Amino acid sequence: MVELKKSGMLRGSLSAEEQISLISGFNDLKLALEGAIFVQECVPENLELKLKIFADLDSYINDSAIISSSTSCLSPRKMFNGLKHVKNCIVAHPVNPPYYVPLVELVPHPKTDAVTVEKTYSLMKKIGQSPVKLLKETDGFVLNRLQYAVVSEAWRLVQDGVISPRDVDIVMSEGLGMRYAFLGPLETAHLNAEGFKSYCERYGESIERVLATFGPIPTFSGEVAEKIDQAFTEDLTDKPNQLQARREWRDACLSRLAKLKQEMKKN
Ligand SMILES: NC(=O)C1=CN([C@@H]2O[C@H](COP(=O)(O)OP(=O)(O)OC[C@H]3O[C@@H](n4cnc5c(N)ncnc54)[C@H](O)[C@@H]3O)[C@@H](O)[C@H]2O)C=CC1
Ligand SMILES: O=C(O)[C@@H](O)C(=O)[C@H](O)[C@@H](O)CO
Repeated sequence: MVELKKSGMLRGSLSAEEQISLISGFNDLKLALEGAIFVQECVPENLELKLKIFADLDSYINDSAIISSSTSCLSPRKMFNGLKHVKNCIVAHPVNPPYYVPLVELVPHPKTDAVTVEKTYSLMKKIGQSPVKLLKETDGFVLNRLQYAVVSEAWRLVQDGVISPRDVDIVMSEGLGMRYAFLGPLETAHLNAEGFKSYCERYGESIERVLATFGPIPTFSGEVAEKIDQAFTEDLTDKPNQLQARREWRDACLSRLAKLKQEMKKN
């Protein structure tokens, strides 16, 4: 709870009994679980480690508590299969940095109770997050499938010498990202024509033609990775802690965008 408060994840107010226990170490497990109704696991993306944590939680947790994993894309089936409390288990995948980006993907195990999904959904809303419900698991869930589609095409465009790493990022930040900060890709398309069906009539053939040119899955290493890394490092080398400074600038932007989005929701 304290760690979550410090991280700013608890935007909303939780009543005393709605304790969230952030489990990141075995030593406080039993204490942290007393009376806990919701446990958010946040250990590194390592299936073996998570399985150990869930096995321990499964033996301590009370029957009404929810066990939730922050995993980016590990399968709920692989993580929760065989647990006594599997019906109380769910993935609640946050987005970096979670204290400014409110999306949380709720991904059930096939045996997750509907009540578990609804309780997790309402708790996430209560603490100011924006949860979405996946109706079934898929590798990478939704955020990372969309993110990796964009990252892989950005990689290919740089690899094929079409555009520089910095300019492909400007295409997103000064182009698509301006709209995607407020509208998703489907509603953006819907508004770009006289509705989504009209968009398909107008642009469907072109979209299919362009998609047919998409290259193979890149191997994320080697000289292209080097070129991209260099592009985002070159003009910051004289700045100490340049990555952290850039993250702080990112967070300042996200904080102001979050405020603007809140204001726009009121209009
Ligand atoms: N970092 C991010 O932006 C995001 C991370 N995630 C997911 O959240 C989970 C955690 O990721 P990060 O916060 O980046 O990891 P991290 O490495 O920054 O933090 C992991 C936490 O687990 C603790 N820990 C490490 N080994 C442990 C062990 N053997 N037993 C108990 N606790 C241990 C560490 O002390 C630390 O507090 C991963 O599953 C990741 O995929 C999901 C979305 C975004
Ligand atoms: O913000 C993100 O991208 C996260 O939600 C993640 O899932 C991971 O950090 C991911 O990007 C790494 O694959």
